[in-house]
Amino acid sequence: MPIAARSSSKSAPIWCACARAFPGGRLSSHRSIGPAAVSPEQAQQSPLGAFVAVVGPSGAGKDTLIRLAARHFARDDGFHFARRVVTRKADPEAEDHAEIDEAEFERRQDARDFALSWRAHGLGYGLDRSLLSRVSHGQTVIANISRRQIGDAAAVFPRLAVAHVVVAEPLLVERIVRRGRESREAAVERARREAPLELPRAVWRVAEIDNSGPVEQGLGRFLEFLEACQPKV
Ligand SMILES: Nc1ncnc2c1ncn2[C@@H]1O[C@H](COP(=O)(O)OP(=O)(O)O)[C@@H](O)[C@H]1O
Ligand SMILES: O=P(O)(O)OC[C@H]1O[C@H](OP(=O)(O)OP(=O)(O)O)[C@H](O)[C@@H]1O
Repeated sequence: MPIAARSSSKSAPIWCACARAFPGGRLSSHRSIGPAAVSPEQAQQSPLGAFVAVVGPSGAGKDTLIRLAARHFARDDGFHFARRVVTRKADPEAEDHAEIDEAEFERRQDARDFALSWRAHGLGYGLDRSLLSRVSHGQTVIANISRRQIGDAAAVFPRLAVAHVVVAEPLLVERIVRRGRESREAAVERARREAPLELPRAVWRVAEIDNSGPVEQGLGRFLEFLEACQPKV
């Protein structure tokens, strides 16, 4: 599949440094919460990598964009695409995650093996601690996480960027059904799951990636954002 259909609007980058994004503006629907772990200015100066949280409703295209971006940046050591641990049967067609059972998930949570872990849709999800050291060595780490985990991610990763993938709502259920992992009933349930996007003040960069159109369009915007999330150190 041809990949890099770049956004044509070079003069108007799709990402915003958070300090400029609040209040008001195109991201005014996002609420800023909690104390800042690291100010945007500090994060800008710190010789660290970054963590890019890819969030959005089920079916928006998070895993698709991540998979295509991973292919695009396959030879670029500056980027690392995290492999999640999930208590769901492995399915490389959908997402290349590591499958574990409930008992092992709990054991790893208790052992503090995860940098981040959460529950949703009756499943457990985790991101390995080793990602912390990748970030501290300057890599940009990308992962699909829950919208409800952004606050925790900001506490764990000093330089946090958020890519919010959205699509026109009627498309969500159809895309989830076409993916073939859930029944239509479960797809409706998934698409209905509400999770307000609450952004901590410390968020370094944020972008809304509209994936309602052809995937090349959404991918172009996502790649542009990821490039903007490479710390210049
Ligand atoms: N721009 C797009 N146009 C059409 N179908 C898409 C697009 N992006 C993703 N899809 C399809 O939609 C389904 C859901 O995508 P997926 O990446 O699994 O979403 P998410 O990870 O956000 O739940 C998949 O079958 C995928 O192939
Ligand atoms: O709190 P939310 O923002 O609603 O997200 C809940 C969970 O659903 C997604 O994973 P999953 O792979 O199960 O679903 P998806 O790929 O269909 O989004 C997402 O990565 C979270 O782990």
